Amino acid sequence: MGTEVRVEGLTKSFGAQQIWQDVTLTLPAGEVSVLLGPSGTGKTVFLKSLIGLLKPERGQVLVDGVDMVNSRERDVMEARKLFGLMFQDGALFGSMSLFDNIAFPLREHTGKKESEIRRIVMERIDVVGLLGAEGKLPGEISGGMRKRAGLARALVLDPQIILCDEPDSGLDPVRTAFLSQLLIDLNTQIDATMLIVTHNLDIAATVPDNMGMLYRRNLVTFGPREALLTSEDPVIAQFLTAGRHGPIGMSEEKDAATLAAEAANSPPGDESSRPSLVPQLAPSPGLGPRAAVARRRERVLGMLDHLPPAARTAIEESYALEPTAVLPGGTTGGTTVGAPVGTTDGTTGGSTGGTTGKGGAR
Ligand SMILES: Nc1ncnc2c1ncn2[C@@H]1O[C@H](COP(=O)(O)OP(=O)(O)OP(=O)(O)O)[C@@H](O)[C@H]1O
Repeated sequence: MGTEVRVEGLTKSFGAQQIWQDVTLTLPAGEVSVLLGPSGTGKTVFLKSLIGLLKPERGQVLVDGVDMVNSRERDVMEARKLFGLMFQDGALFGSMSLFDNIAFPLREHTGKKESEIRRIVMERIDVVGLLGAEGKLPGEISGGMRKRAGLARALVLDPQIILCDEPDSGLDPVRTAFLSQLLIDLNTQIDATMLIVTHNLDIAATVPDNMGMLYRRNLVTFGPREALLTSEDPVIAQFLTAGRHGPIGMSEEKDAATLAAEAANSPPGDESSRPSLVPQLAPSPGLGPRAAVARRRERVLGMLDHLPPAARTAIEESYALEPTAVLPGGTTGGTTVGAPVGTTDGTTGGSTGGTTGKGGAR
């Protein structure tokens, strides 16, 4: 099973520019999480901070007993081997064949024989559907194929944690749908903890177990997918409906006067364009169930009391709970127990079931 990643009070600046502050969340072991956020809110900086490539000024990132921010560089380097990284552009070496690109981490970081490297590389190439293309150069294949090659390379060291930075960028909707299925299938096959940064609302609606959003230098929310997809927080609602009406502006956040004028003059965003709470993608036939599903069910049912009513109802419906069923923690399904803590970020107070930190659902 994948490794949990616990982020506590993380704060990062570049000079006078604060990127985000006091970010606290837990990526539950073996589950898939998505991080959303307007451009420039520091999602890539966050991924780089998780693996210790960037050093936040405050906070911790705990991975298998190592603090990726504050531990000795030797320990950070060792813990980094638990990660597989897929960057936006695939980050492939242009002069190397796909085979050599994918073999690169094995040749760099292991003493494996070439025959063993070939076996592993061809297995991963098969998983991402690139058999037959292994001899091609990155410049000779499509953007979608390059992304899948990047994913295959992220997999060769058997990562327990996979970080994907905008895996869908530049892909058409059909390729994006295939990619979504591939991510779920991968999670089924290797049970790794996954964090996907994306702007794509179809991926957000169908792939993750958990979702979070960065905005205005803060983590607006992080928790079960149902919490974000049903959220009435204006920032989240605007992002999910891809509307111009709301706090998010073209370059910076809109000021109060602009917001007031807009509220007076323009209609609200079209709620019907918000991704509906469709069921999460299931693994492809023949792969069996995702191990994360049962673990997540237990975890999420244990935190129901701390979620807003809409999220709670959505979770109960998705698990088809009997109204009188007794849930972990002794609460009763189908009734709203405990008022949601209506923070401005739309998350809730308290924290249970493997999530940590402020905001409860984080
Ligand atoms: N090494 C660096 N030095 C200085 N500033 C940086 C560095 N890396 C990133 N930044 C700044 O941090 C901010 C956040 O960048 P980041 O790439 O993480 O945003 P993002 O949310 O991933 O954006 P997008 O969705 O457009 O990819 C930007 O203003 C960027 O210029």
